[in-house]
Amino acid sequence: MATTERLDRYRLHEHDWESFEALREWFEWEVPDRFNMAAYVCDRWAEETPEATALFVEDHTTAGDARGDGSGATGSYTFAEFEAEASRLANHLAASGVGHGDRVGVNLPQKPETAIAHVAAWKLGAVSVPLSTLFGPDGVGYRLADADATACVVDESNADALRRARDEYNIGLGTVLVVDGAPQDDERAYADAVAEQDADREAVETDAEDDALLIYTSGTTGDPKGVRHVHRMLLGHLPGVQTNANFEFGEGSRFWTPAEWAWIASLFDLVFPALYYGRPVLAYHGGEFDPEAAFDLLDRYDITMAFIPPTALRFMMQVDSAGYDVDTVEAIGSGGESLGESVSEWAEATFGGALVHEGYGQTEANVTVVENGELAEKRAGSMGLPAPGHEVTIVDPETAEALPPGEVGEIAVRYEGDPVCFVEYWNQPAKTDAKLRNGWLLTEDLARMDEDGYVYFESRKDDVIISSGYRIGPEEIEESLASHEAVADAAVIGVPHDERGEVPKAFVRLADGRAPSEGLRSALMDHVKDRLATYEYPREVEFVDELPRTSTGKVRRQRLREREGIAD
Ligand SMILES: Nc1ncnc2c1ncn2[C@@H]1O[C@H](COP(=O)(O)OP(=O)(O)OP(=O)(O)O)[C@@H](O)[C@H]1O
Repeated sequence: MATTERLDRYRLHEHDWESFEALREWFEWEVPDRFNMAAYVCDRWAEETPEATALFVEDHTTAGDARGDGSGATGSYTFAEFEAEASRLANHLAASGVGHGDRVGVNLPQKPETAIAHVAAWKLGAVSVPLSTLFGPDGVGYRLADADATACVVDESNADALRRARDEYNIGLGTVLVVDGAPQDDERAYADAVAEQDADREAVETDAEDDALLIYTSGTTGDPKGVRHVHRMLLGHLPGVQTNANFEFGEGSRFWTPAEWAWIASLFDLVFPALYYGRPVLAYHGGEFDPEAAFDLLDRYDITMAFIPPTALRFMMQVDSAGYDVDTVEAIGSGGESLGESVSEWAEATFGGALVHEGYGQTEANVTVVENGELAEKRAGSMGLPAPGHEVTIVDPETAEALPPGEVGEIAVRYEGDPVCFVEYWNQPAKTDAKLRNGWLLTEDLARMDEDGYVYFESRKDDVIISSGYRIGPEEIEESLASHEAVADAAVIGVPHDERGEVPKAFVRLADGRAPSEGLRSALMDHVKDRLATYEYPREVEFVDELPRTSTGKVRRQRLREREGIAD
């Protein structure tokens, strides 16, 4: 097996931490020359704790029911079973010609095969390419063609989209395996393909700098970019994830996220860190996000740590949770967009005693700013402090020079020696050059930092609204609107205005049972005016049935600008 050293610096849960500062001072990176993620999240546990559970599985879709008794299929995989299945798939892929550095698409929902497919690719030294099942033919086609993938594992729910993508895009896929569905043409059924293989294949020795993951940005601001990550990136996540999760990775811990296993935050803030520590993760496949089901799962599986994005928490706020016992939940991590005080307060009250922590990151450099309410006070409006091991500062967006505390500028991460940072954008050297300047990875997000290092998110560089010379972040207005009882969801953009240059315009989805009216429109404007600066209230409010969001739940303000005819 590829060597697996103990790497003590990442076992943060074995310590009693007194302060965030002490932890930050103590922590230093420990990246071995040879490091293969598959050896650490799978193979080692198959040897050390083969009977421990790696995955709990619950599937409520048609495919799940077909395997079960009509009430959905449930089951689990021990680490020994997880490893055996990953070995079988790796053997099939190897027999089909997949080798070191080749790209393997993973277009699956939350199913055991998703984690298995990533691990199988890494065992071979190949590169996994996570793909959302919400992508249609263009989403899948664009990414697989761009990645020049040689194989893809797809779920029956997305097999048709992949078929159309193969017709319409120039994708040289030699191998397509269909999970839980009928294969067509040159495709094969996943189950048949793995059944005929040996359950024995060790992870190859890889360099920590070898490619492991080609993951696409959410595409919130334009065409998604392929982000090249190498094996060390998992280690780069661990201190931030551990801190955010309040070190809840000890024995008895159980993990779940409702976020699709195609996004960096679900895969590397939860799934693979949990498996790195030999702890089980729930793979729940139930179709669209259902807030009641979320409470039910937290209750039935005695989940101790969950990563729940703000959008999902906002949906959970709308249901009555009184009948669910969620006392096992010790920590909730959230992020990907601003969490907001009202959601955070609600979550802390609902999950009595649980710590709710916002984290900040992006596909290129994830979990670099974190909260930990036990080690450092939370500060209103802040996402927390630079995570252990990461140097984060605010720079002038023009010069990439550091700015003094209190000034708004661009969040920057020192990338040299930081294992969480990406290598480059795939086939986009000009974009990489613009992203890495003066030793800093520029996040394209605006924020300020106080004297003590707390980071306060303002907005994405592209979303900032300039009204009468004031710079306004849409998130603050959205948060203010969301705190009104009639509002379920809100998004804000800047629209042109003769005198002021731009003014904020809000798109509002009302809570169930509330109807649009002129009275409500002005009540919402007054609500924001009361709470924020007068120049910040939305001069226009449009009621909508739905807001455009990415597959990761982020609001696509660019789409709203397009609708208004003001996109760049
Ligand atoms: N806690 C947070 N608060 C506010 N925004 C956040 C937070 N965490 C992440 N974000 C936002 O999400 C972004 C990272 O998202 P991701 O890497 O998934 O792709 P994207 O930036 O949405 O896509 P694209 O680059 O294609 O537009 C961050 O740069 C930031 O704008």
